[in-house]
Amino acid sequence: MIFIEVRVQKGKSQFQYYCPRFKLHSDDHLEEYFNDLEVIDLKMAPPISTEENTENEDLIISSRRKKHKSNDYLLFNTDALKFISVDSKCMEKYTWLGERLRLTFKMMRSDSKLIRTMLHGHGFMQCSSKNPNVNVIWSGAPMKNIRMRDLMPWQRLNQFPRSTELTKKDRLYENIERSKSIFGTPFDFIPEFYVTPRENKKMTEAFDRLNQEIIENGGEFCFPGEFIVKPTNSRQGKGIFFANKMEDIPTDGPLLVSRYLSDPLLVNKHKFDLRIYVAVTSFYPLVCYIYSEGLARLASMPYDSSSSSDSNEFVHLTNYSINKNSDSFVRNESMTSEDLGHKWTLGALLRHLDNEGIDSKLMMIRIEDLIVKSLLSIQNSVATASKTLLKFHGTNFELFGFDVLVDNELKPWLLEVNLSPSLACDAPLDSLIKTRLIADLMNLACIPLIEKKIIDSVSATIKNAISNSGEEPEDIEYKLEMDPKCVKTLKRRPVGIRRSVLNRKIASGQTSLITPNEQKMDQIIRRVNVENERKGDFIRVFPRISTWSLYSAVMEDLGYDDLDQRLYEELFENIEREGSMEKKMRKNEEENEELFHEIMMNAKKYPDFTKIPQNMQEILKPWYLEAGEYTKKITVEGEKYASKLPAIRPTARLRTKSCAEYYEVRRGQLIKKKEVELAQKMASDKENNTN
Ligand SMILES: Nc1ncnc2c1ncn2[C@@H]1O[C@H](COP(=O)(O)OP(=O)(O)OP(=O)(O)O)[C@@H](O)[C@H]1O
Repeated sequence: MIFIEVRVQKGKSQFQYYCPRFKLHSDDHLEEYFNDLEVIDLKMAPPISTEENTENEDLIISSRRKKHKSNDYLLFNTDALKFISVDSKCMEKYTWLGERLRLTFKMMRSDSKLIRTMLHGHGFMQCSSKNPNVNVIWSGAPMKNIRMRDLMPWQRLNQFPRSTELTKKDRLYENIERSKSIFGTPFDFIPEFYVTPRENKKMTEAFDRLNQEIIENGGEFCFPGEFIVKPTNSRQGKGIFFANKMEDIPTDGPLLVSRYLSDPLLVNKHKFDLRIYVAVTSFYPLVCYIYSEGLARLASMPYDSSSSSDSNEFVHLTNYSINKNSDSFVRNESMTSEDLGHKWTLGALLRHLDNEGIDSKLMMIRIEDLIVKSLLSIQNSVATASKTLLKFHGTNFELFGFDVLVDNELKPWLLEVNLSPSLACDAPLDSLIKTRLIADLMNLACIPLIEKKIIDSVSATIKNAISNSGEEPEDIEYKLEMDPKCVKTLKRRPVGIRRSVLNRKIASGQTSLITPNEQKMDQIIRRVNVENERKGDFIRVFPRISTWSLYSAVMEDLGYDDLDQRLYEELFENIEREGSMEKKMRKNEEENEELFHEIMMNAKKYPDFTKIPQNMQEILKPWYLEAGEYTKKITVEGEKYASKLPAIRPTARLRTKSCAEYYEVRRGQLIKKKEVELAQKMASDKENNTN
């Protein structure tokens, strides 16, 4: 039992509440309990014995308490960042729970200030990258599969095994091409491409054919080139060039050579591309979300497909990292304008298109479609790897940055998918969008509230139970689940769990770690429902109403469990049955599904919603209405926004002992390395001198 003394303010008067039997739950930014009252101070207090008080406070707490299923997980809030740089009492209401439960995180090959600030702002401590018992692992580069094997049910990692199938340019294109060869035109949303050196022969033939066609038609090569060439592993526009002939391209690669889309949609005569943020919380069944806020990146010079000059890159490439070097680049330094300079918000761009008479909501539905299909194209690979590597459902989540180019006929094309998209906050709009994005992402990740000492104690027992189960990791796979009772105990009682009892139960097999599939399905459904309550500005695009009827024909049969279909039925069957949708869909299922994919791919024939056949309009209406979320303004007139991330105050920056030790050792290693290098240099100088 925890006793807390709370001082709150309502209007001008301050009250002091003593809250006996106040339970530490996660949804506790305390406003949850005191609704319209502002909590100005709280501290641990001795129990109060007067009966009068006890009754009063109990009444207040219970009458105001909202029942949240998601309250076993930490709730992130961007407001926490307002106070991080000042040593204020306000800060405590965001950090106290994390600090009390001694939550920790570690960064692997990433030094994202935003992630660190957000986690520090919620009471997390950073620990050494070697520490295995950590709550959140944030990695900025592909993680080794082996590291994922040991993830415990309360740990969260921002990556799925083999998601590089999506984020390496050549693998992405090859995966989508493979799906296209199975399912046909529904996957026609990447430009024609070749990967060197594997496909040099095929590419030579394509160039020859192209040459022939151009000669026969008496035409010219398109400017700046028929093909755009990118190193498969590079980022930020590095190493990109244009090519018309095979001789222009080094054949030793690895390079991705793709058809240049020479007719892009323009905004104020400038080419642009869209950065869409996508969160995946499960690949099998697929559960994915698109953030309703995103960025539009404009080229810094007007688009001209005939001119040839040194500034080609500022005309034809839209990367911020390239265009910021152009003399014409205008930074959006404004705190309130969403469409100033060469970086706009997604909403500002869509509103601009709406004003030009373009149906931006239908365009966004097409973008959602290409995102879902890209994820489906790697579902099998990720599911197979996860089956072998991940012991528990829900430990992994991932944020992808999809780069999309829209052509003049309003058809979106996928250019690439970024692993760990840039979270740098160079402009006020970056800070505004990305802090909200990361808070909502962390909420979707559902970080359980469990005390550190329980984790330390139970981890070893669970690991033993797994290794003593006598099964190969492949066989343990999905069957390995925490017993719901065990999870419940851990989640519901973050403070004061009787570890000895739990350990004895797990070790003796009374609390089994292996559960039947029904329980696993229950767990998946529960998690999706919890995510739904915590998704903030994310829009769940799969599964959602009608997705099973429209996408099942382009989904590979994964051969076991049918989790996608079962999840869909659990979530939507009743709604479909009640509405008229089901009848409409079921009547001509195959025709509808074909028509849907044709509409998604053929923007020229179906430029706006009114051109779509009536029955399909009805089916897509809920999606269309939801797409209105993308166009909303994110800034409020007259409100002030922080222009950059706050500095983390010293106490919030505290690291765990293991982290301090780790950095100490590292520093020692670096000094030693420098000494050795210096000695080697001096030795070689001496040798040169004697020679
Ligand atoms: N096929 C294409 N047709 C037309 N323009 C393209 C094409 N491919 C890429 N571009 C342009 O080149 C830019 C860079 O391409 P891409 O995003 O694939 O490279 P990158 O170096 O990985 O960039 P980043 O990682 O910074 O997003 C795009 O933003 C787009 O403007």
